[in-house]
Amino acid sequence: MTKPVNTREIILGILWEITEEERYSHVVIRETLEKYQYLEKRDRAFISRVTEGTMENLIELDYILEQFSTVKVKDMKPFIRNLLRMSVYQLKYMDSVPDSAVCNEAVKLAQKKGFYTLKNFVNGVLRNVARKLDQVVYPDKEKTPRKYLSVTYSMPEWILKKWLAQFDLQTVEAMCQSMRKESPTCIRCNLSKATKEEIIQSLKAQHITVKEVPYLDYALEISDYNYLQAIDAFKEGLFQVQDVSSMLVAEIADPKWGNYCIDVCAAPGGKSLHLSDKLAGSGYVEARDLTDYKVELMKENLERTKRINMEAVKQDATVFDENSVDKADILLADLPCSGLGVMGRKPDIRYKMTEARQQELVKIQRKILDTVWSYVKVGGTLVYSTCTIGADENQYNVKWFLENYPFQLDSIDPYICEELRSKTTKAGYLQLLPGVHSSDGFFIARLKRIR
Ligand SMILES: C[S@@+](CC[C@H](N)C(=O)[O-])C[C@H]1O[C@@H](n2cnc3c(N)ncnc32)[C@H](O)[C@@H]1O
Repeated sequence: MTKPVNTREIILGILWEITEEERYSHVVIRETLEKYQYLEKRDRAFISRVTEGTMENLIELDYILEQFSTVKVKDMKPFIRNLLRMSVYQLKYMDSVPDSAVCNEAVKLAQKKGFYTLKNFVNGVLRNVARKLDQVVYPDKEKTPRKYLSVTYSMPEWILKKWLAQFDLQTVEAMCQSMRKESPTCIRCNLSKATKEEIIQSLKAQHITVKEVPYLDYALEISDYNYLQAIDAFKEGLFQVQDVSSMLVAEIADPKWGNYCIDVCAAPGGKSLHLSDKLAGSGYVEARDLTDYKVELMKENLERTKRINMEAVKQDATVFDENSVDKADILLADLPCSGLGVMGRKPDIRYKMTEARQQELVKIQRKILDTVWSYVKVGGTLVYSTCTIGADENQYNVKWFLENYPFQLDSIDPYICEELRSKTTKAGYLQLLPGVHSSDGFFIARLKRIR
């Protein structure tokens, strides 16, 4: 007989891996649910909901805890900190769980894990929170807007400080709000393989719900499916999962029949595959990435989509490759970045990224640009993109690049729909903002080599 499991103990295990071992929540949750496949659907749903909810609301939960605890959250033992966080999440957001059960289970778990001396502390804090939750005073939006946004949307203040220096309060709030909503699965039709109508027909035959997506005609949103590998159209390589913002990169690169393309940071291959699809069997796409693992990921995609004009190659973009000089009609530099634009899909990015790490990334981005710029033919195009929001990794990098290398910005208006056109797109770049645009946060600049 299988030993009975304690779902809250499982949740604490997941939270430990995320907060103490720097792992991503979507990965740890997926692995854990795979391990506990035999659990009732209700228990599995409880595990996902409490873990995801605790991570999404971490800053708010800590703010609440600090009002009732004599010990600062950062000074608590990691196990107790996570136990209190997940318990406060249930008290605040889950009416279906009685307060007494939340408190009792937390005390039992503290004891079980050997924190016998802290059981009264856990009990006292949680019973106080349960009694006085509606008396918690939240930061004032007018007087302390940054603190207000940080606690309300659990967004670190360093990120908000940068965003508020660039956008108004309303825009930043819309971004934060949007990042709390579940992001839909967006797919790109491989038009060189099948028409959009054929792909929709195949999806609908499997009772998958399909919706149109703004900005690009061949982008669709899908829902009501179990998993990707069971979808016929996916197995046949007729579509790629890709956000519409990311599709705009190849759209803006606009490859022409026979073009040679190099994607210097390409895995898992979304944009390279898109270029290859647009080239419809002509030209060539060299999709490069750093490790064997990443190259393997691209090869799987290549096999599934049966591409003949694309190859996955291991190549460090910070190491100069003499053979590539003046070779590329199009070079994609979709560089490693802080990922703040995709927090709707990976909520814990906000806690893992720090200002210091972001500055390190800026250095890497510049090092890669400095290494690869000369691979672009004179007259050729370099598309610089990141899935992040903020001037450091985007506009300032473009400005630095233009000051140091023989390139100029090229208007992207001819390649995008009317709805996305603005002063900056005319100048040569686009910053997509979740909550303002119907997409992830993304930055794309089109640069032409002039000598
Ligand atoms: C934003 S992701 C690329 C996403 C990809 N363009 C797509 O559309 O699927 C950045 C990629 O850069 C890769 N990378 C990081 N440092 C690199 C380096 N020095 N050389 C090559 N690739 C690198 C990472 O492995 C990661 O796959």
